[in-house]
Amino acid sequence: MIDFDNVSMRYGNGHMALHHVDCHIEREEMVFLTGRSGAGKSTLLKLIMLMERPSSGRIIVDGLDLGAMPRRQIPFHRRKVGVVFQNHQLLFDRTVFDNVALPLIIEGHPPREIGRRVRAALDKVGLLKYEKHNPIALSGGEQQRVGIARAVVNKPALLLADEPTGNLDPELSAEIMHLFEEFNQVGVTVLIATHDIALINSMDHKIMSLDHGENAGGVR
Ligand SMILES: Nc1ncnc2c1ncn2[C@@H]1O[C@H](COP(=O)(O)OP(=O)(O)OP(=O)(O)O)[C@@H](O)[C@H]1O
Repeated sequence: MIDFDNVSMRYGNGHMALHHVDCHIEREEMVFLTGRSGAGKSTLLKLIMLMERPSSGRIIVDGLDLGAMPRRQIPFHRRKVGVVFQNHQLLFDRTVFDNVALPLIIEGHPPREIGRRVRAALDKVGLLKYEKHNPIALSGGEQQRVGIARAVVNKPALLLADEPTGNLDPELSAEIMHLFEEFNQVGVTVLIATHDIALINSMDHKIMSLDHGENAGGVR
């Protein structure tokens, strides 16, 4: 599903964030991406989303060479990729329903279908009863679940998460990780960047490590 072949990434200020990185993630696999702060985890995720372009090397996602992708194809590529952020980036002046509906509204789906799909996603993360609430009234763990519902509402083949449990206590973090496992079990490829070594060691998934922008040992 994801192949990085000798990928390097230099930001505009000259900083080399990734050096000759290789990465291979199979379809329907769940993988943790780990490494210290600044190791290049977010950069790797941004390259998959085409928020950044590599300085060199080749990236294939879902059979498509991102380097050869014309600009007009980028929105279609991004629809295949659901993204969960640490701070979940919810809109606090909209309801939970409206937050989750956003990707479907942008894609122009009819209102009835939006209602059906948003409620299915909220049901999956256990938050259907909060659809009319404002997310500000929810706990941190519940807000993160709204972020996950929004990431999966258009049924992406690939789910990326950047420190999704960074602000949560260990119990809530484990719950969120199990939720990702449930999506993985129904065929979604999942890649999660996290510092939380204790949590990922307690789960049985492949681990990819970066160290100062390079592939590091300890891959499981
Ligand atoms: N837009 C940018 N411009 C310049 N340098 C950047 C930019 N984004 C990240 N960097 C640098 O690239 C390196 C890798 O950053 P990145 O955010 O990918 O690491 P990370 O492993 O995700 O870190 P964290 O765990 O703290 O989020 C860091 O040294 C960072 O300062």
